[in-house]
Amino acid sequence: MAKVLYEKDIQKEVLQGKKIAVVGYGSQGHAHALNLRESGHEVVIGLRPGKSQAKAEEDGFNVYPVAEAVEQADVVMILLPDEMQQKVYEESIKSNLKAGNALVFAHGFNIHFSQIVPPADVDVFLVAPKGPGHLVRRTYEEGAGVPALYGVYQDVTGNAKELALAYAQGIGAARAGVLETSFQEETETDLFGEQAVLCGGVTSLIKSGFETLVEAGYQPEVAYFECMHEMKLIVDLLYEGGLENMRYSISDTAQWGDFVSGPRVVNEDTKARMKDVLTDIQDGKFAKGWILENQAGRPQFNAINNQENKHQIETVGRELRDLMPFVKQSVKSKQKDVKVHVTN
Ligand SMILES: NC(=O)C1=CN([C@@H]2O[C@H](COP(=O)(O)OP(=O)(O)OC[C@H]3O[C@@H](n4cnc5c(N)ncnc54)[C@H](OP(=O)(O)O)[C@@H]3O)[C@@H](O)[C@H]2O)C=CC1
Ligand SMILES: CC[C@](O)(C(C)=O)C(=O)O
Repeated sequence: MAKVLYEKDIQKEVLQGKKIAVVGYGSQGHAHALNLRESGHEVVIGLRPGKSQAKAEEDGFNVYPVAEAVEQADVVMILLPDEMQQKVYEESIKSNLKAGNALVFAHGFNIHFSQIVPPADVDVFLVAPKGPGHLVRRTYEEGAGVPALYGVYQDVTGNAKELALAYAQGIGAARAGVLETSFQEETETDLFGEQAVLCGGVTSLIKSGFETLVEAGYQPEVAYFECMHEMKLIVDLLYEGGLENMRYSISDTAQWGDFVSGPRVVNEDTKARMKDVLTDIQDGKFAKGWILENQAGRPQFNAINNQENKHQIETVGRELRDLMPFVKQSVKSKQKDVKVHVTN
């Protein structure tokens, strides 16, 4: 079994006395900054003027333009959207890095696909939480954590691995487990997971189930409870105790249906499509498409996002969730903003 590291395996002191600039204060940025500060580290925030700046100031941080935050820091964590990182790096980060600094990422995209080429005299590593930023924060506050991967791309100080581990400890990941990876493995597995399984796979499965029931004449509210709401309850059982735990709690009728009908829906054909998705990630086709989509101002991203927000499962879901005040909304904005990012 791969070696999973926990609090007891990590020298926290290596990060003590180092100033950390967290660049970006979105999903991951706010979680890293708050968790690191509460773990005893010195954190400043690098941002442009705007919504995130106001939030970071409200949370008591000193916020600077990106160049000034980087200039005063020893460790620079880039938590900007992947598609913005190259531009901000070239304009504000590169010339303010000093020899012996650490340049850190939460996802390997820009290094692995050569969008950012770092100078030879800084450490470069990643600490990639395996969970959404809002949960990185929430679990830390609850005394728990989200597991993370760490990987070293460049080690000039001889200390990059220890720094990466101490950073992972600072955000709470060592409470859940920290595992070594490479930039290539993190980038390819993360993109695959979010496309084929966690985000793309699950949303397509849920929508197909909902549409099948509604098209057959069943009430949309019934279809919503069956295919969307109950998904969280079932996934909680999987998270807590694997397939066995979920199957312990469901009826034997459901378990028999799981065995005989599940593989009729998700089967070798599905796996072949998953392999296609993985190939597009591995050979750079997905990355190229995403970079070009951003350079064009995201026409396809925004069109699909608008369509998705109008899907019946969303309109019905909004009404039903309003009637269930106990359903906690961890992400405050109800719909993801339509963003226009032009990156060149
Ligand atoms: N979301 C997640 O849970 C996960 C993300 N990651 C990785 O973490 C990184 C950050 O992603 P995520 O947290 O989702 O990003 P978000 O989109 O949530 O946040 C991005 C932040 O960057 C700021 N920003 C955007 N453009 C600029 C700019 N030009 N100059 C200065 N600040 C800017 C935004 O501020 P403003 O309000 O001004 O727009 C915002 O604070 C990515 O590499 C991603 O792959 C890794 C694991 C999970
Ligand atoms: C599953 C999506 C994710 O990879 C994540 C939260 O880990 C992301 O990049 O947002």
